[in-house]
Amino acid sequence: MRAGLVQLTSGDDPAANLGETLRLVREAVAGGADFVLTPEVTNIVSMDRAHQRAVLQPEAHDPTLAALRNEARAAGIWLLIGSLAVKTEDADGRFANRSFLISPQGEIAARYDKIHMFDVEISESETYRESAGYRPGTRAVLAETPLGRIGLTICYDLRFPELFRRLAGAGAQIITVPAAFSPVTGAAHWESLLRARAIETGCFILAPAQTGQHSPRRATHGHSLAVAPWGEVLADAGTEPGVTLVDLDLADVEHARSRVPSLKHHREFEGP
Ligand SMILES: O=C(O)CNC(=O)[C@H](CS)NC(=O)CCC(=O)C(=O)O
Repeated sequence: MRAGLVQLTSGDDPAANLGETLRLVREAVAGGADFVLTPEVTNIVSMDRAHQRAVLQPEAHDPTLAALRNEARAAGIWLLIGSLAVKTEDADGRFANRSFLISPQGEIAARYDKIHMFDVEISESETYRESAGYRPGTRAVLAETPLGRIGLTICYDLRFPELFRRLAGAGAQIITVPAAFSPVTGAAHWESLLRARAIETGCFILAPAQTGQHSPRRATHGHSLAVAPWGEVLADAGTEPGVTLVDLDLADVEHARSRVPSLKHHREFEGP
């Protein structure tokens, strides 16, 4: 399997972001990818809730979702839309931060709402309160596909190893971590956490990322990463938007797990 990680600098205009996403998805397909992945909030990076409310759509009317479903069908590929910000029917007006796994027939094979909300004060000048805008999901999702069993997570979920452990225990071979990581925490933690999750789960980790300066007050870390089940970094996309191709052999999952069968050594225990 050849995966294509799409790295974007999405801005606040969903139509412009879609244009750039289509261009890079096509580049990945031209490079032979049969599984293409886009980052968290592919359709919009904006800190302005009123603007988001004005331009975002519910899933059923989202133009990015419709166009990318068509694209997956036309190209005959599997496509993870890392996430879209979509309107929900909640009375409080919060959006969902939702990943979509699209089949080569253009069908939605799986959807996953980000469970863990990034409500974090990194410094006085840099704070995030994701739960003010987004409604958290409540369910882990594992998709059975001809490419393999794929577990879906998003960004800050990366810091919750119990989610990854559950996905691996349920049979995941690949775990996706589309992201819009902050520059400060990205430099400190991104690669270490992704490699740790790969090693702990014996899964391939595919992490397509937002990168660069999205607006005067919002930047992201970039460095879309593919990590093998033994922990090696197979590809690092650096900080420019673009496509990174990587070949995966799922036999490496079994090989890593047979060398260190820690998943099989899980034990229940008493204590704090
Ligand atoms: O609000 C949006 O536009 C889309 N959502 C995000 O960008 C989210 C919430 S602000 N970012 C993260 O989860 C970064 C996590 C992170 O950086 C860490 O865990 O250190």
